[in-house]
Amino acid sequence: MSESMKPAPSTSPARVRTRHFQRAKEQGIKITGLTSYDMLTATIFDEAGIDFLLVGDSAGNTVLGYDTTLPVTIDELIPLTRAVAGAAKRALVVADMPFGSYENGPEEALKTALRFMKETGAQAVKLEGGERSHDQIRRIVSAGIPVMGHIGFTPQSEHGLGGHIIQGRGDAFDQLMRDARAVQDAGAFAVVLEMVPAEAAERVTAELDIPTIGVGAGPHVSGQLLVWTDFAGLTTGRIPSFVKKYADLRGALTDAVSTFRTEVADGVYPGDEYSYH
Ligand SMILES: Nc1nc(=O)c2c([nH]1)NC[C@@H]1CN(c3ccc(C(=O)N[C@@H](CCC(=O)O)C(=O)O)cc3)CN21
Ligand SMILES: CC(C)C(=O)C(=O)O
Ligand SMILES: [Mg+2]
Repeated sequence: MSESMKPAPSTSPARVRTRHFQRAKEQGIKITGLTSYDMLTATIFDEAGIDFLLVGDSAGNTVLGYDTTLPVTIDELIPLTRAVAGAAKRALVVADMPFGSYENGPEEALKTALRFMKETGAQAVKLEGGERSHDQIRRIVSAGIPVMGHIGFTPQSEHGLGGHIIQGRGDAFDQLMRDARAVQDAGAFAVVLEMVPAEAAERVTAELDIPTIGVGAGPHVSGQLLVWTDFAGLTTGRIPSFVKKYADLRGALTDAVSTFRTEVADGVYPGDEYSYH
């Protein structure tokens, strides 16, 4: 097809890129993201039109069974990220850099980002921290790798923060804004705001040029992100109060499993139609 015959740029690109994040904010089109840790969910979310898939270190909680994200390693995330990046045709895939893989400085951060880019097929990386991560973000961006920032509640520093505590409230708003500006100044293409008051997230979104992605940050942000096992009702135990459960996959699977178990016990499965002759 010749250049002149190509269709006009549509609002829904064939492949989401970082410039579409910027355009979405400018045009007031909301960005959607979900975490994904495997090929099957990646295909479902991608085909449903989710704009970006984050292979989060929340895999520590949702896949690997840890209590926190702190033990998660690069080597654990690489195969999951490769599975998601291999499956996503349209969505932009973001690799979450785990605790201990970038805090040591810009060179360590770049080394980690390069591993994710070379070994997984992800199109961007994410790391936690505002002012404290400015130099790391700048170094990675300078190598041509898009970075998504992450400020507000940063789970990798939950012990330093003293628990799952809302950030940017009252006097802490100034620090949140400084962190947001630092992430933008360092060259990030977007920033996640986790567990901040809706009013604070609205002010940060208005102040920044780059889009903000809320996780428990109210509606006045450029896009929304949720941990997929939470939004689909698969996670055990307590889920954060900002999560809306859009399905009951745990209930559906539990019903399926118990029917299977009963049918096997009763000799109902496999009947003739599920047997070879
Ligand atoms: N499954 C899952 N969902 C997440 O959203 C998530 C993870 N894992 N792992 C990494 C971080 C940790 N996050 C969390 C974890 C717990 C709360 C939480 O319990 N929040 C309470 C308020 C504070 C408290 O009582 O501890 C809430 O009711 O929202 C919030 C965010 C967000 N991320
Ligand atoms: C909760 C999001 C922002 C995250 O970092 C993750 O899933 O690891
Ligand atoms: Mg994370």
